[in-house]
Amino acid sequence: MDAITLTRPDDWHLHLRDGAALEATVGHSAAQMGRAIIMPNLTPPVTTAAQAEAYRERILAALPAGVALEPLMTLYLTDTTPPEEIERARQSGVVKAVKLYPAGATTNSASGVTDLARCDNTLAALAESGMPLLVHGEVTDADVDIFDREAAFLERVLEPLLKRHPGLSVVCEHITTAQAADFVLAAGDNVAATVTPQHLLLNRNDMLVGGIRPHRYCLPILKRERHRRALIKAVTSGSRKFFLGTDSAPHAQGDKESACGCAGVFSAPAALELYATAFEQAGALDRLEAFASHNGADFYGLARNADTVTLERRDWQLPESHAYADGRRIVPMGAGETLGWKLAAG
Ligand SMILES: NC(=O)N[C@@H](CC(=O)O)C(=O)O
Ligand SMILES: [Zn+2]
Ligand SMILES: [Zn+2]
Repeated sequence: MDAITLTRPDDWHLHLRDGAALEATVGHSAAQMGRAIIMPNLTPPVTTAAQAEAYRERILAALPAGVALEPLMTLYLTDTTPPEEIERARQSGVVKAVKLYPAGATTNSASGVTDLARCDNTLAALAESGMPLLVHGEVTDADVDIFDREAAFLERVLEPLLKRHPGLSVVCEHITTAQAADFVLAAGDNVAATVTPQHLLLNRNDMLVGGIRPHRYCLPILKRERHRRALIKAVTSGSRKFFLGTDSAPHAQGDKESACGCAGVFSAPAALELYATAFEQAGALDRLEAFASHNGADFYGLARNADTVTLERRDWQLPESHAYADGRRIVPMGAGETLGWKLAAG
């Protein structure tokens, strides 16, 4: 097979940032994706429908000429988000989901939720609205090891949450463990998950053996090989609960190559090629289209994209870095490596 043509994919978990960083990153996603769920963890975060509408306008204004990307906006849930804001978000027509960051769990999560019990009325309104809750599923308790934080979240937070709000749709974002894959598979149709390219292609040795590789550091952190295999099994299983969400999370090169480096992998420039590599390694290229282009739209109740993209089989080398904000550079996932699939020019 020398080429595969698929329905144009969507990215159901994407960080574009703002200002100059937004201008530097949005074109990479637009070249590949039809739509993207835009993460709200700006500083300050996007907590109201009005802020989401304004951010959407900035994204559209930052798009390079000749490419399109439909931003699907999200609200950042806080301890004090009122139920009325959920209704305003739904009525806006541009907000498609609400994002839960446990306070302190990840980049720009300081304004996140400290105790979900405080959000019960708002979560009831969310369940009523039909919009999903997108969760960064890690506990932040100091006594829980960083490699165990996702599994602990499932038991301590998510299971009780779904019991309290059985009508709530939940997307477990960027899942990294066998426990999370099993949890999603066993849950009702209201629970789904996104999976990143790094968690399908890399394990924690790839980050830590033979030298520390800061560009592979993200949250939730890369796990053991058995978890990577469980994720591959889940996304190639034929289950419609798993879909593409790159979690492409740009940080300037100097902020990653630092004594206290930021979490986040910038995968947008070659996202589809990276996923294709993972699916091909698993002997499941025929399952790529459902994961990348069907399952997410179906879960969100949106039409699948009408146009297609083509991946061609040819070796090409990923750039060492790309231009980023303020004259700085950004290092993409797989920098300098050779991939065997390339998205054909649109
Ligand atoms: N994934 C990451 O490591 N970082 C993300 C935040 C997030 O998705 O948790 C970021 O905004 O940089
Ligand atoms: Zn996250
Ligand atoms: Zn993210």
